[in-house]
Amino acid sequence: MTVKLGIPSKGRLMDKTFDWFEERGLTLKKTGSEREYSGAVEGIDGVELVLLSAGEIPRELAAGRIHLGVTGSDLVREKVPSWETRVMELAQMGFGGADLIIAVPSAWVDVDTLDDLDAVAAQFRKNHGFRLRIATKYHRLVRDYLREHGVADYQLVDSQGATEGTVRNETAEAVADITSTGETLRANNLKILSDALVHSSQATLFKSRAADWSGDNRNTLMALENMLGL
Ligand SMILES: Nc1ncnc2c1ncn2[C@@H]1O[C@H](COP(=O)(O)OP(=O)(O)OP(=O)(O)O)[C@@H](O)[C@H]1O
Ligand SMILES: O=P(O)(O)OC[C@H]1O[C@H](OP(=O)(O)OP(=O)(O)O)[C@H](O)[C@@H]1O
Repeated sequence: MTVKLGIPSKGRLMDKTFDWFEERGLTLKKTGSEREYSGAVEGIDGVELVLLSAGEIPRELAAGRIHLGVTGSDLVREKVPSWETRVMELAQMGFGGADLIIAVPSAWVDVDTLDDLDAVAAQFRKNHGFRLRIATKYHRLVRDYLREHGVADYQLVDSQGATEGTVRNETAEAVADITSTGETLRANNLKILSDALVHSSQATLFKSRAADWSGDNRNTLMALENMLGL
């Protein structure tokens, strides 16, 4: 039996994940050719490396097909219903930081808060005969957040990339997306609502509650937690 550790195979979280483990005495190695998604862990016995896209790691953790996994805290909350019952946060890793926010056109000078958005949304529906559109790929997180804050008169439209462009292209009036430097928002003449920080995300090491932690795997986890100082 081995403990399967899922690590981003590419993208912005991969290199820093390798560095984070290295600093704690564990060397993660991609094996095979550049494009082959297999790997090994040196420094501990009983741990197998599984290379996956950051976006797939939440589902694999929830299903228990991997025991441990590194991905953004936003992706777990978005992709796993009742995520806390399925996975557990073991360590916030201190990189990959980005905020999921709601933004509107900078030209909307009277709209700075969710209350303002709610008022504009009601008026928008009256004027246009359809609900104000918010483009996002974070459907669950945004829907839950807006429900908690009493905003109802809107619709989500799906955007899997270049989300900030939807306002310019007139396929949405507002966006809910990840930002780190804020440059993409500025370049597209959008401003963040002051009380619309939906989630502050960072790379996080998660443990699956559904995976098989019996026998040797339990001991391997204890050894790993020791090495990682958890
Ligand atoms: N501009 C950004 N700055 C910092 N982190 C970001 C930024 N945009 C997204 N992230 C974070 O990076 C993670 C996603 O990483 P990445 O885009 O590499 O993986 P992915 O979703 O699997 O994409 P792909 O499969 O297209 O490579 C998310 O947790 C997200 O919060
Ligand atoms: O605040 P900033 O530093 O400008 O970063 C924000 C941008 O980065 C992410 O996009 P990504 O690069 O993942 O491309 P995407 O549009 O395909 O999602 C995110 O969706 C924003 O568009």
